[in-house]
Amino acid sequence: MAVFTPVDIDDLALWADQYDIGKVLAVKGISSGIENSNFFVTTERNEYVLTVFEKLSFAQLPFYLNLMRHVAERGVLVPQPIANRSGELLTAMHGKPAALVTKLEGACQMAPKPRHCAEVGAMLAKLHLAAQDYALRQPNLRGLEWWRETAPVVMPFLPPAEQALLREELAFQEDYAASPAYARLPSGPVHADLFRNNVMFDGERLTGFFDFYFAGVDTWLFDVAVTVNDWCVNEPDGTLDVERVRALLAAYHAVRPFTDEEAQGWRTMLRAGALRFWLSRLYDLHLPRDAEMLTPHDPAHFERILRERIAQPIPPLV
Ligand SMILES: Nc1ncnc2c1ncn2[C@@H]1O[C@H](COP(=O)(O)OP(=O)(O)O)[C@@H](O)[C@H]1O
Ligand SMILES: N[C@@H](CCOP(=O)(O)O)C(=O)O
Repeated sequence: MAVFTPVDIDDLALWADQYDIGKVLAVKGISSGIENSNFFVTTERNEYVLTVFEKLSFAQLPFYLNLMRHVAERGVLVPQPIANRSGELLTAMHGKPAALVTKLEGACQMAPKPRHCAEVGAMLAKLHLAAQDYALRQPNLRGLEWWRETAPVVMPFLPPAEQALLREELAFQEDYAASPAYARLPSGPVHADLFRNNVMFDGERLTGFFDFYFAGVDTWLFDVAVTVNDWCVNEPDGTLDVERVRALLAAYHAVRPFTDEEAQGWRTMLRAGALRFWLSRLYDLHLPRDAEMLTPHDPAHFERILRERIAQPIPPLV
């Protein structure tokens, strides 16, 4: 649960005047995110989601909001950022950056079947293709550089076996990132956090990807790996469900065929995707921020996934 910056209906009455959205009837804090403060806002005309950004700055946010607008214009299903009467997508709430987007229909599919995974794979490939000519550039802020900075910060909290795993995996990923094979991987703006809780479904119909606030330029394969590690995982042990993996990858491949380099880097990238979320969950657990409501995510889940991807057979990319 997370609302770091409380917002009530009185705060919104004044703030909403700058938008052409009608009178605000209700506001409700959303408990499930962990990065930002989110609220459902009901007006006399429509339903929206207000996000108050807790870490990202006014300077960084145009990258995300314009990316959503860019891919939406190219047929990718994402929330539509709402501009205020001056045409600005980004405004201020309690001195922090804030944005209003349309509310997607449906609900998250937390127990996906292969057909849901196929929808996600196809839409992910469309996202990658649609974003490739996006003019703004920002690196993945949770990429290798952040792993390098964060590993020493969380290291003192870990028992020796986990310290060794973290050290060895980081070294392994450093080597791969410096290799010519890595340099040949196709890249562009990616979502970078496309978990089940960031996609809406209305029954079996995918209605949208949301929460683009970890997006950045990275390899497309990293995005696929992050997505597969969450959508296709068997919860208790971190193994991959082969049917779901095949459905997601085949649907992606049908829209944007994988390259030979990607096929060769697949296992390494699944490991990279696991490392990234193991690290961020360790950080959030051991160095928590104040929040009105907060449920930390379990780092052990991604430690298990990392160990699995290192040691066990994985379904091939193609
Ligand atoms: N555009 C949207 N449409 C519908 N629901 C949304 C939308 N954006 C966020 N939500 C809801 O808010 C919850 C938290 O949002 P999320 O972006 O994941 O938060 P955080 O950025 O803090 O991780 C989601 O699980 C979802 O229920
Ligand atoms: N998906 C990440 C956490 C990021 O939070 P989100 O609610 O924005 O997806 C994780 O599971 O660790």
